[in-house]
Amino acid sequence: MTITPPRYRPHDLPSSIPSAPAPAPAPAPAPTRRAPATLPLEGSAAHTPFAVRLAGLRRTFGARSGEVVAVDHVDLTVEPGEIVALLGPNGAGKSTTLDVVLGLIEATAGEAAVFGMRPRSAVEAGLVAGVLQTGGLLPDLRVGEVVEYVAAAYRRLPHAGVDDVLERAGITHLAARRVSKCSGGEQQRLRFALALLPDPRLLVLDEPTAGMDVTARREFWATMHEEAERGRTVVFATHYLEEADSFADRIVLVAGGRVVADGSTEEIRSRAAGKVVSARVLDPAAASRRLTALDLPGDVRLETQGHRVLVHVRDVEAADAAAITLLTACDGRDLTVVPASLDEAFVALTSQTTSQTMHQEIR
Ligand SMILES: Nc1ncnc2c1ncn2[C@@H]1O[C@H](COP(=O)(O)OP(=O)(O)OP(=O)(O)O)[C@@H](O)[C@H]1O
Repeated sequence: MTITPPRYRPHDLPSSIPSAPAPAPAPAPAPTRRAPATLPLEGSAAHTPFAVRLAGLRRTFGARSGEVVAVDHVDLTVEPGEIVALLGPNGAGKSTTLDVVLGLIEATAGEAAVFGMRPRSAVEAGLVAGVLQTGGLLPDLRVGEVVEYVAAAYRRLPHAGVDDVLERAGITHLAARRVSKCSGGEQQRLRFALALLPDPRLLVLDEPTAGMDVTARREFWATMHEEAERGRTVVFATHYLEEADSFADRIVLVAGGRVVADGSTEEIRSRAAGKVVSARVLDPAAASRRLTALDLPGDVRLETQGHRVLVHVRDVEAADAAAITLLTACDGRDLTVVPASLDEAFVALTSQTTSQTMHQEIR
């Protein structure tokens, strides 16, 4: 297929294609760390700086009512090869953080580096590329044409082939379809194909599966798994606990512009220190009254499910006391003590910070 020269400049493309480097002036000589066409699978970490390093990152936006603090003193490092989920409620500062990493906006204060470089330089060197939530995709063009046009912008840098990225994004069969006729999930895969063009070592995904149904979401993550297995570092933002839990090595929980927890899924659960103590009882109402009368320490929530009484606690002593009371004073059977679900940990860890710091305004 002949590549028709672009009639527009790639950097005029909308924000859905943030990774396309400006064609002129000629990019600075490729840094020695530039990833080859095939990613090194191991052995490079010792010589490579952090994939992402944010130190005291702060980003504010002007607003009529004052200044909105979107990101408030975030410290975060991501090692090469890690898969990290930024998980948090609406307005937590996830997109703003990723926009800084992609060099789309500057930090108000603090530092941001990608593979030891300024984010914009890392993007121009093809080390990092992103898939954003929204942004136009030249609806009148066909899928294959969009990829060819953007590929033309990378002619001065090593880059993946058009057919290759179409295949890896699972849209080879859509190459001749107009973008406007593609579903939301298919357009998201096209954005993903564009992000693969520079063969980036770091992929930044901002809620990449928003609007996809369950099947499309599952297929998308299967594709991402393959990319991660090739050694790519992946940082993604999501609202979905399940997505963070099943795909990421590490979860960074953010709320109110701050990191409120950072660790593996298990660590996040234990940070919330929650437990659910439950037992089957003959008289759930009487058992609930007894448990309430104990005045257990810390946050406590009682729940009944038929003859089963569940006591959600944060405090270890409260868990012990609830278990003893259920067994001895309530004639409980089939006692279980399990860690709180990830959902409960998420709510516990984000709600307090959210109410305290979200939408902080500087008067
Ligand atoms: N350009 C802007 N101007 C003013 N305020 C902004 C701007 N961009 C973001 N904000 C505010 O900064 C805060 C963080 O927004 P951000 O989009 O980073 O959060 P988020 O965690 O990505 O949210 P969501 O999950 O809803 O996408 C929000 O209060 C938002 O309203």
